[in-house]
Amino acid sequence: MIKLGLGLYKSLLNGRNFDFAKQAGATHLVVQLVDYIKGGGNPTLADNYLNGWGTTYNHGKLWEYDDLVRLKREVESHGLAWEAIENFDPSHWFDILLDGPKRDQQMSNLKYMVSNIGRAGIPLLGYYFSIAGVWGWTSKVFGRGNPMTVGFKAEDIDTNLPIKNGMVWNMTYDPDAPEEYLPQISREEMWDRLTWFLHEILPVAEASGVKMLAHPDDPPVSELRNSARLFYTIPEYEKLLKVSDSPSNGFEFCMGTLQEMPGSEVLKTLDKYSAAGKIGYIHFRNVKGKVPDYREVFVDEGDLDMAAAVKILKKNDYNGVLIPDHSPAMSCDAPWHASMAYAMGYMKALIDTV
Ligand SMILES: O=C(O)[C@@H](O)[C@@H](O)[C@H](O)[C@H](O)CO
Repeated sequence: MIKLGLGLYKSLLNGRNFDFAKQAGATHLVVQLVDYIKGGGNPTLADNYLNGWGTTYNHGKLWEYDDLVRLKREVESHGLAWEAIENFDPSHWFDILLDGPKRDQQMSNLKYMVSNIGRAGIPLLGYYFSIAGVWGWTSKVFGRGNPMTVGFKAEDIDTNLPIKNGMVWNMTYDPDAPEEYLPQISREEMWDRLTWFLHEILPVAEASGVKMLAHPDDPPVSELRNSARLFYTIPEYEKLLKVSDSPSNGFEFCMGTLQEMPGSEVLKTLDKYSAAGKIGYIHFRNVKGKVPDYREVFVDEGDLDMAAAVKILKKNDYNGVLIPDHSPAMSCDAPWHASMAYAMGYMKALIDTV
């Protein structure tokens, strides 16, 4: 059975939002434990692409079993199941991404956290293996009813802007790093780093009953800020499965990001990998346009046929979770909540009736 979920940012993890999720029809949560933009509820509304998503202060603060279980019990006390964690904190793995001196120590910390996640009974862990991270969006009024929404237009920004030392994954992990920039990072180097990471983490994930799910590049461009990106087309994304055939190696299937890729056939890909059991959970969102010029829109307003997607998932007996991920901000006092509730109502109706 297809399951409806909601993704919650760290700053939104409280009983009120758990009830909100349940009211909007969710049975499952995808939880982000990274402190994006301090105090802000929704990183998608960052209005200046030059600003990163903030500074992480979680060095050495690993995800402990007791803390995970405490949060899980709270989630469950609101009638929800904790399906997935989305994203590692950059402070936990910056030298794995950057191939730096703390790489091996950070890898043993990730293994420790993955085994805690498994022990706590959280089955899925989404990660995004990227140097520049989610970067390059601009906010604009666009679409039905003039909402503020994000998108990417290559000519609006300087895609070669170098990344400062002490930053990776669009967050600062070392505010005191010397004022220099990261060197160019090639595609071969990125694949080597990802391959090493997967060969290290997957055996632990398998033994712990956790699936590791890779998010595609957002925005899906081949290079950004002097670093190559791994998953910027569907054939490149599919190469993930060639690295390892472990049952713990799979996709965090972001329909929006895949739709943004030039020439992509998202529904065909969804069919293939939902049938193969390789999709852990789905970012069920929609866009208009493709790289080099696209914009995120309401779930029923974009280029992708979302009803056809649900039909495919039903045909393949998909039993994973769909979350809205992002949605344009609705004009009211609670723009994020309204936009999520709208998307989830639409999604629930599709799931119930298709
Ligand atoms: O939830 C969000 O707003 C974003 O952070 C994600 O969609 C992001 O693209 C993925 O988590 C990958 O990091």
